[in-house]
Amino acid sequence: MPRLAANLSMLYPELPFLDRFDAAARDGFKGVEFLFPYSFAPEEIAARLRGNELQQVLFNAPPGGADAAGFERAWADGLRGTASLPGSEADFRTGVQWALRYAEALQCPRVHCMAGIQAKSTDSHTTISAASSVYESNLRWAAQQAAAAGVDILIEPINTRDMPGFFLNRQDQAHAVVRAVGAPNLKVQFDLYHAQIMEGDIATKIREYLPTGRVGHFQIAGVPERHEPSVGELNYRYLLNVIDDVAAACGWDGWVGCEYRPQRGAVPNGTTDGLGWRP
Ligand SMILES: O=C(O)C(=O)[C@@H](O)CO
Ligand SMILES: [Mg+2]
Repeated sequence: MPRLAANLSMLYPELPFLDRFDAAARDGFKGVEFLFPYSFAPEEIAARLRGNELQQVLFNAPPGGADAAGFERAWADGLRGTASLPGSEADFRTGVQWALRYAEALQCPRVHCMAGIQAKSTDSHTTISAASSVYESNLRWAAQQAAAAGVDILIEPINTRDMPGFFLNRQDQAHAVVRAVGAPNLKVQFDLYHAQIMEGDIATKIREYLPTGRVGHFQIAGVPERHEPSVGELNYRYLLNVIDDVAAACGWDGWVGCEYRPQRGAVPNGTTDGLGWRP
């Protein structure tokens, strides 16, 4: 079975953030991921990782803004990354620098840079082409900065129902961007939940894309409610086996992030009680 990481932004919602590390370790997870670490000192998080013998496998660069308070405000204001936003290049670079400092402190090998939500425009062709060119040049810069630190930069297609206007929505679009940028440490975060909503045919896409070396990470959740992978229309056991088989054949040894909202919600032990789906 692929290695499963607990997404601490979604799992254990009944606990304060720092206590979620202890809970994940108690539940047998060896790896964790989350959205943003920036409201905490890197040492505080590193201590939780060390104390629980957990690996940090992924987190996100800031969604916008220029400092820790600004990152929180940006998320609350609806910013979902700046990588493809013309005019936000300075915030993008500041965010990547913050993320790489945390990645070093947490010994985390992957940072996800969200593409961002495009402003509505009457001239959509010009808007898309300006966004594409900013996106590629920002990602090229980020990949260069991250390479020196041994970190992969990830991009994730996100479904337009949850995030209307988000720039990156499909696997083929993401792989075309990675090919165009041409940096070996720029990879795709393949979230099966978003992919099922946008395009389906998930097993075929795992078989197509994983052997290319361009997939850096997977995430799973049930579709459409985003609860436990066992709830909903995806056959997650079959898909985890497909990942396992293809990974063994091509030598991929990444992680699958459990990025779902527990069906029982924020009740005590709601996450733990819902983990029976794990193989
Ligand atoms: O929403 C998701 O899916 C994620 O993986 C978050 O990192 C937001 O990008
Ligand atoms: Mg995801």
